[in-house]
Amino acid sequence: MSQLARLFAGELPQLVMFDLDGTLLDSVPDLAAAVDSMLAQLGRPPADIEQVRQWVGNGALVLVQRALAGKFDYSSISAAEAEPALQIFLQAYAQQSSRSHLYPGVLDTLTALKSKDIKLAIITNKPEQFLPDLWRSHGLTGLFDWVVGGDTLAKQKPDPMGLLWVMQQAGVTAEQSLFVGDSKNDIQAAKAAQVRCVALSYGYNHGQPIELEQPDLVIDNLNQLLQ
Ligand SMILES: O=C(O)COP(=O)(O)O
Ligand SMILES: [Mg+2]
Repeated sequence: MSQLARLFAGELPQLVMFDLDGTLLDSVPDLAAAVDSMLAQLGRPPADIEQVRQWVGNGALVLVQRALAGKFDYSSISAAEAEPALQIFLQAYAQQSSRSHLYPGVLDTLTALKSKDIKLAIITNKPEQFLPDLWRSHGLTGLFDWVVGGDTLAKQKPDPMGLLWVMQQAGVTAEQSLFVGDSKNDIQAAKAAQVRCVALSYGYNHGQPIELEQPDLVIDNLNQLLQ
């Protein structure tokens, strides 16, 4: 029995929802390049890519606030104060894409799930505007039945709103659904929606082991789901 079937007591879920950054796509090199471009335009020194890896996960605005604060705790930088820098960052990120890549096992697993008639969705905190280009660059066009970006609905993860919205669109229950992510924001959103959750160990969880959030399963490669 596959890990996935084991999680669902011998059946398969009807809907699998995925996080994007750090789960399917290693996007930190491009995000860090855009952060550095923004900082340079503001006359500031570059950020360390390892720091940026820890800052990713709460969407573009918080990433920019953390970069301006130079640390994880961004309480010293208001959203209004960060707004001009956010616009610079968004423009810079739109020009980066060459350094991001899908993690091993991603495309095969998504295709295999799709071939089993399982509905697929993305719920990311990344702004929606970047998604169509990413699908095109990485061969993901047409794979997802629903896509929710960080600015698609009123609230982003760790709020469960995106998961609840997709389940409603799909006409499935939480019991028939799975969420796959890499950070505490994902696990907390899944738990709040009462959806089972699988975590990838390699992603961006603000520098902490994802086991601390107690997901239902931790895997090192997406293809372990179907093994
Ligand atoms: O853009 C982010 O901060 C993270 O995006 P994610 O929700 O796909 O991990
Ligand atoms: Mg993520």
